[in-house]
Amino acid sequence: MIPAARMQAAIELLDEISAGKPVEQALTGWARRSRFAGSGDRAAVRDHVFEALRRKRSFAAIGGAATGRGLMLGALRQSGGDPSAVFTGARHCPAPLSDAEQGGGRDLASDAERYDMPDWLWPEFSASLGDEAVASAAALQRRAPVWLRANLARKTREAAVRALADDNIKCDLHPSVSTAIRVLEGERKITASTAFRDGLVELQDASSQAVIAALPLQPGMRVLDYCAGGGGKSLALAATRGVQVCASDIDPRRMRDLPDRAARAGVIVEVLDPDAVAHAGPFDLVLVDAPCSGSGAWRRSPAAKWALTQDRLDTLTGIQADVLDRAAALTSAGGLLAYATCAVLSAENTRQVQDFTARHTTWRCAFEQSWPVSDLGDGFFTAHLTR
Ligand SMILES: C[S@@+](CC[C@H](N)C(=O)[O-])C[C@H]1O[C@@H](n2cnc3c(N)ncnc32)[C@H](O)[C@@H]1O
Repeated sequence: MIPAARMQAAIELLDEISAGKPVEQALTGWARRSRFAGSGDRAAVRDHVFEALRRKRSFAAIGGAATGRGLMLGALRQSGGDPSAVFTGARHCPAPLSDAEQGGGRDLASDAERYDMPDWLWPEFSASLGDEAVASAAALQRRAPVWLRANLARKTREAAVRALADDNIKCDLHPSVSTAIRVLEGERKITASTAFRDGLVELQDASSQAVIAALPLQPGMRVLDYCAGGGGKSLALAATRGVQVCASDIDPRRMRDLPDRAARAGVIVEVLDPDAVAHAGPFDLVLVDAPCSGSGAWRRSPAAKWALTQDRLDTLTGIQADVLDRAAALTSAGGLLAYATCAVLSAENTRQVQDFTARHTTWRCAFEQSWPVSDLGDGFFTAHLTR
């Protein structure tokens, strides 16, 4: 496909997405219908769609409309590209620009627009991140780096990097998270690589790894990953020598790949269904990787940035409080309750912890850390609660 045809495909997909189709479903449907598209075409179309979703608000203003055409036009104008070289009307390419499209578009009018945030959210986002707000919002406009976790249950981080290099995957190391490896070249080869298939590495954001690194894990500890989802954190916990890990989730289907992933990683994770977990405590450590806005990871799932509403945020903070209360009841008397979110909003983080310690006066917050959105990882928050 020529570049303009890839843009036309992105235009059609963006229109499907704005009509309500989930992003991945739209992309998969297009790939199935487009047998002529090679892997390079699919990757390029995906990149166009994701960039336009990350920067939807500013591209719509610059391009003059929030339609697929308006967003691609905004993207071209923003990057200094020549729209007339793309909107040619040639076969499979975008139709020529109308007079209204040529004369449309305007300069960005506010910080919320400049940093691609919904108006209602920008004050809360800015207040939550303070000095880091602009840098974090700008980082959310860019593509996320790909991070791997070296699975120390198999090999060292250096051995994993060498194995990746053998498959032409070029990496460097995170400066402060001792398991994290950043992929610089060859990211599309990861899942087929020997290092991945032999369990030397797992895909996991660096801040997510930092949350696990901050835990005071000791041999012999019994640990529960209470919101295990796909099990990324369960696997990281289980890679710590001598730690016994149970995983649970309100939706057990999310954990269906966990046994295979644990086998590949050479670790043991006991999967508990939601009924069993209530009787499986107490645990020395309970990790609550809570359902959240995902605002620290919006560059990976940009549609979520535009879908969040104040009502949805209120619902989420209610669920977080409920999950924390349930998890506290499963934590042993001298144990640790660790709370984490891939969110950057105070309502889900520090305020959630303050509300918890106000509801449970025997508990206190022993440790708290947050990570802004940056080239070194997603936005994350964690707090350690003890009584
Ligand atoms: C942020 S995701 C977890 C991601 C996962 N820990 C990882 O590292 O891949 C939050 C998870 O919490 C689960 N969840 C939501 N409400 C819950 C509840 N009341 N009890 C337990 N899990 C819940 C969701 O099903 C979802 O899988």
